Amino acid sequence: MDVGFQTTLFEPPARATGAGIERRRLTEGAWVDVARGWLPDADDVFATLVGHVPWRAERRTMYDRVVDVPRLVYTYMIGEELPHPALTAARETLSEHYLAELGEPFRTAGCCYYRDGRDSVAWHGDTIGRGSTHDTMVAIVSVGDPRKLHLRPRDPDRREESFAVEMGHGDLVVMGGSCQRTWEHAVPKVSAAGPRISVQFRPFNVF
Ligand SMILES: O=C(O)CCC(=O)C(=O)O
Ligand SMILES: [Fe+2]
Repeated sequence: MDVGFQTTLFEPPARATGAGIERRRLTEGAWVDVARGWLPDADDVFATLVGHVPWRAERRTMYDRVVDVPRLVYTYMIGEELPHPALTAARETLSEHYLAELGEPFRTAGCCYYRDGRDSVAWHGDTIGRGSTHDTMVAIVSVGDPRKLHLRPRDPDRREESFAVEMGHGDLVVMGGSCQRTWEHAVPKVSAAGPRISVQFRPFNVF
């Protein structure tokens, strides 16, 4: 009998854990948690997301014009199956790890595809729904080329506190506390970058 084969066959798939998550506390009750190389099967997750997510070009009405938002998007709503088991497992792990602090599970998964360095997202907080008035969390898993998540206080007089977190292949970055309403974040354009996909897990009624 080939014992090696048997071992591989019955080994459960690698699973992300709460280990290795480090917190940086920001002003006004905001914080950011980071864990490097956190997501198992990141190569496979990236390939699956590129090929299987029904990507949509986002259009947004600004004043009298409809403009293209430079990235592709798709949001898995509550009850929709995620396209890769590592993402389903990641959401469960995050829900368990943060339950005491968040008081509820992560429910939706917003996906963003930054095709190259020209794709980006402008300064904003995720303030549609409850994030505008209550503490909440947005947990981001990144796959593909690294991009930087820039953060700055909403208060223009405190902009010297601004900083950036690199989001590399398989990395986890969680924004928590008051981060969505007292701080803003952005993924600016860069002169050169390969494709990157971001999966943002959010609780009910946070967008
Ligand atoms: O690309 C990211 O990881 C951040 C995306 C983001 O901030 C958003 O979609 O609200
Ligand atoms: Fe955001």
